[in-house]
Amino acid sequence: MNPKYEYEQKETILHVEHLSVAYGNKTIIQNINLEEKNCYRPGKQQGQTIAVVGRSGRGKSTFFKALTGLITPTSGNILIPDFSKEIVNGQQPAKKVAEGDVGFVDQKYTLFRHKTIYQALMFSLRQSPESKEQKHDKIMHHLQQWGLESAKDQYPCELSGGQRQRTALLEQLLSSGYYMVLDEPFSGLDVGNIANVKDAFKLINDSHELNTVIFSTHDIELAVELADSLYVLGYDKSVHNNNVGTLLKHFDLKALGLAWHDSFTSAHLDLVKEIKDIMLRS
Ligand SMILES: Nc1ncnc2c1ncn2[C@@H]1O[C@H](COP(=O)(O)OP(=O)(O)OP(=O)(O)O)[C@@H](O)[C@H]1O
Repeated sequence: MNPKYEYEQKETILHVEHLSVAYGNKTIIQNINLEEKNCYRPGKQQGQTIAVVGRSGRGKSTFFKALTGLITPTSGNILIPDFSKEIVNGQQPAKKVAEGDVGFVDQKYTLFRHKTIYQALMFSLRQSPESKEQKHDKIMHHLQQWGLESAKDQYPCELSGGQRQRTALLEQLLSSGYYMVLDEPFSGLDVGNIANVKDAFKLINDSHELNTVIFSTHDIELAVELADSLYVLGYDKSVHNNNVGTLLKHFDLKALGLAWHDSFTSAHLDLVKEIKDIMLRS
């Protein structure tokens, strides 16, 4: 195998078991199961990119709110590694995800109106045990890496769309010790800003091996281009006679040899078609 595509999977970073979520009496998603493991590539430090696609209203945002602990599941568990505990028999003990553990960026890239970029990033680090000087150095390093240094004292209303997106992503990156969830981060963006967000994904992934990005999109080509693991969420008409979202299919693009390519091949296009066919039936 080309060494560029070699990888090894190790410890579990996210385990979703029999997850169901209802609003009142209405079940929105049901029996969602998935397990994602940390992936190591020779000579690289890299997080993963996981895409969730599905037709409108199938429950992607609901699933994401559960993944970030913003809503409580009706049943089932979302487990993440508990880094406060010692490793037992080679395994990091797991804990249930709680609000604040995981970064969440909504499609509007919401920012604090009354904080400058620098103040907002300092606020993101409020739980960190680091000293003020260490926090300052960390923020300045990231601002420089993300091309935001000159805008550090500006307020959200003074920022361009691209600067807002990068600030919102950076805020969550600094406050989260786990994966980050991005609900439709490419929605309504022009080609330039799509490229900016794609670059930001890379910066997040490369900053630490645990920095996994989980995102949803209606752009299936983009999902296949970026993801190394992809889930299709939709209605399984053969199982539920009412409309309840569940995971219909998982594509492990690493195992399929389709992850980390510089350009789209005919195999990528075939996968796009297969995903769209599943979605049309869901
Ligand atoms: N707070 C809520 N209370 C009641 N029903 C809700 C609530 N939020 C979402 N829903 C319903 O849950 C279903 C799934 O919505 P959700 O936003 O999770 O779907 P989605 O797949 O993200 O859709 P889209 O792709 O259009 O953003 C919809 O029928 C929606 O009306």
